[in-house]
Amino acid sequence: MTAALLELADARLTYRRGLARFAALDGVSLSVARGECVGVIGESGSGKSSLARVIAGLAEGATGDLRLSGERVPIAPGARPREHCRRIQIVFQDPVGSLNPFLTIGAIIAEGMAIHGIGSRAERRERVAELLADVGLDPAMALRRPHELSGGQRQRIAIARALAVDPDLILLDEPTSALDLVVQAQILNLLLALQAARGLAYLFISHDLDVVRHLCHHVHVITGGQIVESGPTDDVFDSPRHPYTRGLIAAMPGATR
Ligand SMILES: Nc1ncnc2c1ncn2[C@@H]1O[C@H](COP(=O)(O)OP(=O)(O)OP(=O)(O)O)[C@@H](O)[C@H]1O
Repeated sequence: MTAALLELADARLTYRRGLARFAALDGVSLSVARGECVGVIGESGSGKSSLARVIAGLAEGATGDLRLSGERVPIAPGARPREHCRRIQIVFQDPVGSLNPFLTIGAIIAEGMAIHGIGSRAERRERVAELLADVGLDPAMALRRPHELSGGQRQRIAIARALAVDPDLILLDEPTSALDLVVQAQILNLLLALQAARGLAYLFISHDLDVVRHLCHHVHVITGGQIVESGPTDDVFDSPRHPYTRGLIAAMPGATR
């Protein structure tokens, strides 16, 4: 049997709360196959972003076993080989805070390529123009800075930046929550098109159950830092087994259950 693209086992992350410690992730395990979209749903504070941060190697003090194509990946920030960092990219919810305001769009997109030694300077410039076109933006935008762009355009830049290093998996942490509905739909369609064109895998974290249902093949339901239900998306939405999942689905706008 071939190994899944990503396998995470028994991920734990605690934060200090006064003198006590609080478990943001309490033994989370999941896997993502190549080209698959896996959703993670749960209410605010359930541990979704903590999970993305652990997988991205951004969570100090996290423990667990993480594997990429069967190969062990260090979970601690700073311990991860560059190649593993390249293969797992992350797109955050807030397209303002996640882009360096002092750099041009071209420099933002090219930065990761330079870090990972991809192409010459001229090749990177050319690649930036291609990536901007791939995410539906004018290549001339490379000369502008983040504050000159709309929220949707910024999120397209964050996606282009992730794509620039040719990842296998993109962690999407509420990538459309800060956007209005029309722009949300455009970004989701873009993500779907990119996935089909490049065989990308996504771990899609969202409050928005409709979006998860539309996009994801598998879904995990998380509460209190633990996964309480997992399965093919339609099965989980059509016949939720855990009371927490039932409550979450019943609270969806337009839910009939
Ligand atoms: N840096 C931190 N220090 C202390 N506690 C934290 C920290 N970051 C997150 N937490 C706590 O850990 C828990 C999980 O947070 P997390 O951000 O993973 O939740 P979430 O499901 O992504 O929430 P949201 O949907 O609101 O983004 C929450 O109770 C949160 O208050």
